Amino acid sequence: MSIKAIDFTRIREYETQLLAKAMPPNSLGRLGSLALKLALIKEEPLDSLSLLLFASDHGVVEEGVTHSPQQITYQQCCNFASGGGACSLFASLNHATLSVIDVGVNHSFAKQDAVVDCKIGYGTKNFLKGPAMERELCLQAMEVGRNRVHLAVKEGAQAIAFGEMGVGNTTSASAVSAALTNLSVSEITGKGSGLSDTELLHKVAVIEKALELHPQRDPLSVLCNLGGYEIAAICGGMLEAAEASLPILLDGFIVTSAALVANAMDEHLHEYLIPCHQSGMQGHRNMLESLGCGKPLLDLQMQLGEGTGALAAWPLVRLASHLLTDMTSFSDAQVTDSTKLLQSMGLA
Ligand SMILES: O=C(O)c1ccc[n+]([C@@H]2O[C@H](COP(=O)([O-])O)[C@@H](O)[C@H]2O)c1
Ligand SMILES: Cc1cc2nc[nH]c2cc1C
Repeated sequence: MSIKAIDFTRIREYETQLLAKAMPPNSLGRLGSLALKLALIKEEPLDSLSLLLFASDHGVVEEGVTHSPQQITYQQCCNFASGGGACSLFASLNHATLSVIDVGVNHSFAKQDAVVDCKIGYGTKNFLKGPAMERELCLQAMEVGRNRVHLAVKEGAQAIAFGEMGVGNTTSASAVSAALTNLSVSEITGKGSGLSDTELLHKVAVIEKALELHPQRDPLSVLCNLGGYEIAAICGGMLEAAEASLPILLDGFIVTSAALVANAMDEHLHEYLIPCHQSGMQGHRNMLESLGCGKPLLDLQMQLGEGTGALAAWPLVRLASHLLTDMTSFSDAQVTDSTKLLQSMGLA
């Protein structure tokens, strides 16, 4: 199946509907533009959001590209699933469903951890020593993403957000993004969890070496060679969501790298993305520009991941999605449309 291209000619019809609402033209600014974009994707008010958080470990951590010890990945998964993380708090306050899904964490979770078991592996391989994932396993991770989206939709999700947890995954995300865009590694590599300037230079050198070692540039090879199980699952999930014409709330740096892969697999993917926030992580702006999905809604200097940027923007997305359907027009509300009146008097 492929993604249906959005029919942008319909925007006129929605613009007319928005102009008829009982308010001065364009007075809701970017919220109005968001309403039009959402209507183009799906003409329905959005009330239920499902956040699918995929977790994995990364073999490249042995190159010293992060300060965080690897066990934080599994510890945080348990914390999120038991309601303790920022993502859990934001999801619960927003009445969004959060699923914490293990696709590649280097740990065996117990049943009582409440982490969904979709394990494909115990972390990727160090991509300086070979491909991060075998092709078959990478495809399996993409399929997990697809299946979880399918399930979320069956359970009533009207919009989907993706989150991630994975110590070292900013290195994979930068590598994947550099391989798929014409952006240089240093332009899209940041300090992640607090590297020094010298350590950042080392991280850049590791990624540059990996790009030389893995010269293939087709999206599946890039994903297998340089990506991660969570990035692959998000990529598959995004393709599934867009095929089902669902709006996808785009989170930060790592999730955006998965979107770059998905968009290279199907060029219409980006039409379904709602860029929720500008991550504080160096290079995210360039990645969003390269995707061509417009200006992000928020710029709060957040760089936590976990889907928190998408969850922070969800109330705005929900508001915008109700404008065309639920707000009264000038005629319904019996309010004089001053613009039309002035036009008819030849004054505007
Ligand atoms: O989403 C972002 O913009 C973002 C930016 C920087 C870091 N993170 C989070 O930080 C973790 C990876 O950081 P690092 O430095 O170990 O590569 C991973 O769990 C991500 O969720 C997330
Ligand atoms: C503590 C911690 C929490 C996180 N949440 C997402 N990535 C993270 C990385 C660390 C290190």
